[in-house]
Amino acid sequence: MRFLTAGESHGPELTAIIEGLPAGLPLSIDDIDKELARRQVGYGRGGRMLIEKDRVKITSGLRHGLTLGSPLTLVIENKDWKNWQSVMSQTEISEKEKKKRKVTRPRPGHADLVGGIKYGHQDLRNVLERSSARETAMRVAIGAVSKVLLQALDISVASHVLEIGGVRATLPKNLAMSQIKDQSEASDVRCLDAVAAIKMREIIDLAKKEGNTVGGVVEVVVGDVPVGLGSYTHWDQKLDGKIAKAMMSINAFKGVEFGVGFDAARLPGSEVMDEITWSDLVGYRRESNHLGGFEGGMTNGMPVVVRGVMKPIPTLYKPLASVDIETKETYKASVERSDSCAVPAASVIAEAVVATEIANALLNKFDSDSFGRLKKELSEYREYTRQF
Ligand SMILES: Cc1cc2nc3c(=O)[nH]c(=O)nc-3n(C[C@H](O)[C@H](O)[C@H](O)COP(=O)(O)O)c2cc1C
Ligand SMILES: C=C(O[C@@H]1CC(C(=O)O)=C[C@@H](OP(=O)(O)O)[C@H]1O)C(=O)O
Repeated sequence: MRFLTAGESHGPELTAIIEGLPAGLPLSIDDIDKELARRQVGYGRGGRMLIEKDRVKITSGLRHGLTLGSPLTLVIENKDWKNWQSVMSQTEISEKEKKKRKVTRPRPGHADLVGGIKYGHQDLRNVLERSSARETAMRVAIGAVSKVLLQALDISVASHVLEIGGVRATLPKNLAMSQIKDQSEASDVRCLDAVAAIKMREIIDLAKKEGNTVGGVVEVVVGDVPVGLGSYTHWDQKLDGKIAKAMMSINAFKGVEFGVGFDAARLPGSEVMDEITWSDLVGYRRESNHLGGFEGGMTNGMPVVVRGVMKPIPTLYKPLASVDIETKETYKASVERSDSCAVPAASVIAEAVVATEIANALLNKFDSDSFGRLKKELSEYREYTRQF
């Protein structure tokens, strides 16, 4: 399975084409819309989310509720486009108008300056429109299709927020998948620790009041993953590597870790490796999951546990210094609207990109033409691994 996404933040719409989905997978627009809605809610977002009401339109690859095996095309309208039609006009506009609308002041922490230098854009809007995290709406739509596939194969995906602005959740070990799902959904910061959630909201409010922004840490957990997705045989087949890349591709993500992650540097080996046990009923298993479900770039049958750190939103109401690319004068940026924290939304996006990589690994390993055959092959393979 592969996909492309296209679309500018304030253009008419976002588009994606997914190629390589199996035929016969039951899929509905509601499956995707409910994931899009999850990405839109979350404490700390700015004015744009009040304008957008993300809904998907499927224009190819689906018939009578089943995928056809042909490319699936997804479209999400940008409601805000109507307010930007002249700014985003595809046809030539007068020099006077162009000058008036030109963005020449790069925002620190954004793609603006480097993108302008790299592509030779004197109007930095030509960079910021595509570098915007608006694109992540489509990544969630693709993740929603992937989640439908995973769910139909009894693989579940959930996510939650571990930390915002230095406030950390204190959580019991070995949380059940259903707990993560239910409790994160019930919280507008997607945090399972109700006390920390209150402090997180306070820290977001404080940052907002001070014209500042905050980042945080999100965690994705995938349960009932079969053994042996990905491969140790070649560097680019390692599934943890593919997931790390997907996580790092989310706007503002600065780091990724699996299982104990960076703590592995400080812990003795006996607290990092997961001892192997065997029983007649389940076959091989681990009593712990310090390695987050991966050995040798392959899933080992334990839940995949991956975390990503998001930097604070770069656009601040308390302006940062930058340089106008036309006049070379120093200025302090003025901001019209921005999110002050998008960590809860990022947790939903992280869930989507991880689901996409796991779905892709399954499609690489098993029959990817027909969903029925894929399901049968996976079931036989699960039995094989149990009996190994
Ligand atoms: C869901 C989400 C919403 C975001 N909202 C904003 C925003 O409102 N303002 C902003 O300056 N950056 C926002 N960002 C972050 C920028 O898109 C990102 O920092 C920028 O494109 C530069 O990319 P980099 O941080 O990956 O280097 C958001 C990111 C995500 C994931
Ligand atoms: C549109 C989305 O996020 C946007 C991501 C974003 C950025 O610079 O990344 C800036 C903001 O957009 P605007 O500049 O139009 O206010 C966010 O609202 C979205 O998540 O759907």
